[in-house]
Amino acid sequence: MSDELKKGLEGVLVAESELSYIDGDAGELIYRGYSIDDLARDASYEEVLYLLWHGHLPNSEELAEFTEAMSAERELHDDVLDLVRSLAEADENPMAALRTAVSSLSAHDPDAEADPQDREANLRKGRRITAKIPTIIAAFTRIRDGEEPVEPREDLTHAENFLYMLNGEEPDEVLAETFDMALVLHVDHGLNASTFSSMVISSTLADLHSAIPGGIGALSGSLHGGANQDVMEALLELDESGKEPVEWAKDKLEAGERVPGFGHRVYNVKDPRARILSDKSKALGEAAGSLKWFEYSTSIEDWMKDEKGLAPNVDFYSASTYYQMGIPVDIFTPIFAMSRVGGWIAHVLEQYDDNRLIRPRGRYIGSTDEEFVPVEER
Ligand SMILES: CC(=O)SCCNC(=O)CCNC(=O)[C@H](O)C(C)(C)COP(=O)(O)OP(=O)(O)OC[C@H]1O[C@@H](n2cnc3c(N)ncnc32)[C@H](O)[C@@H]1OP(=O)(O)O
Ligand SMILES: O=C([O-])CC(=O)C(=O)O
Repeated sequence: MSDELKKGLEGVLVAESELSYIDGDAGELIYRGYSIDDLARDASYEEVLYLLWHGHLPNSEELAEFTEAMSAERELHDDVLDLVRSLAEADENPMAALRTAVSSLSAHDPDAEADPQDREANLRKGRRITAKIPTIIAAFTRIRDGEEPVEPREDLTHAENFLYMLNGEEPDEVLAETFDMALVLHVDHGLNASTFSSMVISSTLADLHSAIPGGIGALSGSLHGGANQDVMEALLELDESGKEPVEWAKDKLEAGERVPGFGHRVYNVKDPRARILSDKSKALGEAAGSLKWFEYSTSIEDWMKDEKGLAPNVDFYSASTYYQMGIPVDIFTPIFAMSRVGGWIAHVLEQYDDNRLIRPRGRYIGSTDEEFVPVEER
């Protein structure tokens, strides 16, 4: 047994996976052998989900069957919608609302009592959870904003249907394609903290409905998925301050703060997803006739590289991409969860297939020889 302490489990190998490969020095990300560049350009979110969950890219028939089965699961049970309504009316934090609503889905899932390791039941549960998350987020956002939820439609893609439910109108082609691509880019990323959290939960043979809310909770933190909201809030703060981007970033570091959207545990170069999303952010700015957000971002990127040797991660450019698509800033992280749920499910399936309880150890550094004194004598 090694006594070497690996704080934050950095570099510790704990599992084998066929799902995603990351080359942190080359800035490369691969899902089951396919480059993220090819998938982002040519595959839909539904195709990539199928790839992750079933091990191969679907043919047209398989994709049609999968898409149909998943889109039929979009509607929420009245009890879940009532819960979402009460959370929105209480102005709950959107990630907390999502975590609570997803947890409640087990109450109406016909496979809720299945053996936690039953693969077919897990695929059905996974489809239901993945299909319902967009409905939860859109309904929550609309109710909170004083509007009525929009019923899901089965004839739209996962990406189109979400934007339709959020905005009450069908998205144009550019919006739908950009959003679908963002979903593809966020779906999996090795043993990131939220995926690992889901794996730890499932390793106890707890069920999928326990593992997914755990993933949502872990993703919400500012060091992980929560950073995409922080990035946009920082860009808005910069805009309001009237400062130059470099001056703003300098002030931030001098105040001992981190610049959200920079740094990564695995990448030593620019995150390949940030590379693709920065092109999208630029294209959206050009279409809208203002490159303000893109230019703020690139100025900070150049300076952070020279000054700190830090490169942007996925959250840095998803922020301005979503903002320019008209998506409310505080649902950026729920949207990350909407995509990443596919990766959590895929890793949980792998975990169940070759399970061993995940249980590391900590080095005890407290005392061992205290004399107990009864409470009335202390
Ligand atoms: C989808 C995702 O989860 S991507 C990550 C999203 N999170 C963020 O963008 C938040 C900002 N980034 C960070 O906090 C970190 O880079 C993390 C959490 C992503 C990675 O953390 P770790 O691998 O543990 O690196 P660690 O926190 O040890 O940082 C290493 C050094 O870089 C510095 N650093 C890392 N990120 C930043 C940053 N964004 N701004 C300023 N300095 C930073 C740290 O201060 C530290 O410097 P030091 O050694 O002089 O103290
Ligand atoms: O891999 C990580 O640690 C964080 C990340 O980029 C992700 O989860 O997408």
